[in-house]
Amino acid sequence: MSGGLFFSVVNLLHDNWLLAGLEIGYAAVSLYLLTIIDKTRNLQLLTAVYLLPFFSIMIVALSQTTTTFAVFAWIQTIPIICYLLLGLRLGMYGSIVFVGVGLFVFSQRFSSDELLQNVEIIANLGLASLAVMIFAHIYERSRLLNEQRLTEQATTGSLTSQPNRLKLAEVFERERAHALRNGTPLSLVFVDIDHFKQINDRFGHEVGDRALVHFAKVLAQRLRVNDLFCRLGGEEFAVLLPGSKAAQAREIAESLRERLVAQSLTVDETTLHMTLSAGVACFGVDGQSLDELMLAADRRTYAAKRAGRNRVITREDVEPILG
Ligand SMILES: Nc1nc2c(ncn2[C@@H]2O[C@H](COP(=O)(O)OP(=O)(O)OP(=O)(O)O)[C@@H](O)[C@H]2O)c(=O)[nH]1
Repeated sequence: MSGGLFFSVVNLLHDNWLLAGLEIGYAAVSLYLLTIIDKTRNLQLLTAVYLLPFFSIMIVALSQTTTTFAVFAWIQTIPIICYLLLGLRLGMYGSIVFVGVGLFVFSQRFSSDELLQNVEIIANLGLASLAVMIFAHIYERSRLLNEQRLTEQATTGSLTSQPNRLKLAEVFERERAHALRNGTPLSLVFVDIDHFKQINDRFGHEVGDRALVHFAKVLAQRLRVNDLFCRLGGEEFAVLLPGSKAAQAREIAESLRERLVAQSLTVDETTLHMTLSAGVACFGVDGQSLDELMLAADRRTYAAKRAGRNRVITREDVEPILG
C-alpha cells in the first residue's frame, strides 16, 4: 500500500498518469485486503488477488517507454515474493509466468539494431532471473521439508514412535466431524499397562523402555490403518476407533489384551509377561468432546485396575456400580 502510494507520486511527477492511476487503485485494493486478511478463510486466494495486480503493474511499468530499463530490477523480486507467499507449487508457476512475461515485455523495448548485443542483455537478465528462481525454489523446498519434519516430531513420541496427545486431538476433531456428518460411531479406548513400575524397579529403566516399545509394537499390529494408536505419556496409551460402536471397541480392546498376554518379551533370558487394563468410551454416549471421552475411558480403566487388572471395562460394566 505504501509502495503503491510512493510510486504513484513518483509517476505523477513524471506525468505518467496511467501508472500513477494504477498504483493508487492498487494501494486502495491493498488497504481493503488489509481489513479482511484476518477474517478470510481462503488466504491463498486473497494472496493471489494481492499479487496479480502487483506483478501486472510491474509489467505495465516495464512496457512504458517513459520508464527506465532499471524497472526490470523489480521483476527479479517476483520469484522471491511468489515462493514466500504462495508456497512451492504456486510459487513456481507464478514465477515462471510473470518473469517470462516480464522478459518478453522487456525484450520488446529494444530496437532491432545491434541484435547480438540485445540478445546478450536479455540472456543475462533471463539467466539471473532463473538463478533467483532456482535458489528461491531450493530454499522453499527445504523449508517445507523441515516444517514437515518438525510437525512429525512434535506429534510423535520419541521412544515408541507412536503419535502423541497433540495428534490425538487433531485426529479426534476430524473424526468427530466425520461421525456427526455421516452418523457413524466413534470410540475411544484408554489403555494402561499393569504394574509397569515393577518392571522398572526389578529390571531397570532400560528394560522398562524396551517393554514399552514391545507393548506399542504388539498393539499396533492388531489395529487398522484408520485407527489411531497414540501414547498419552508414560505407560498410558489411547486408541481412537472411527466407525466402531462400544461393542466393537470392546472386542478390539479384548483382542489387544489377549495379544499382549500371548506375546511375552524376553530380555536377557528373563521372560516378561505384560498385561493391560482398558476402558472404553463412546462419542455421543459418554460426551461430545475429547476431554469428556478421555475422562469416561480413564475412569473405566481405573475401574478395571480395581477389579483386578488385565481386563476391559465398558459403560455397561460400570453403569450399575458407578451410576
Ligand atoms: N522405563 C520407562 N518408565 C516409564 C516411562 N514413563 C513412565 N514410566 C514409569 O511408569 C511407571 C508407572 O507407574 P504407576 O503409575 O505406579 O503404574 P503401574 O506400576 O503401571 O501400576 P498400575 O497402573 O496401577 O497397574 C512409573 O514408575 C514411571 O516411572 C518411560 O518412558 N520409560
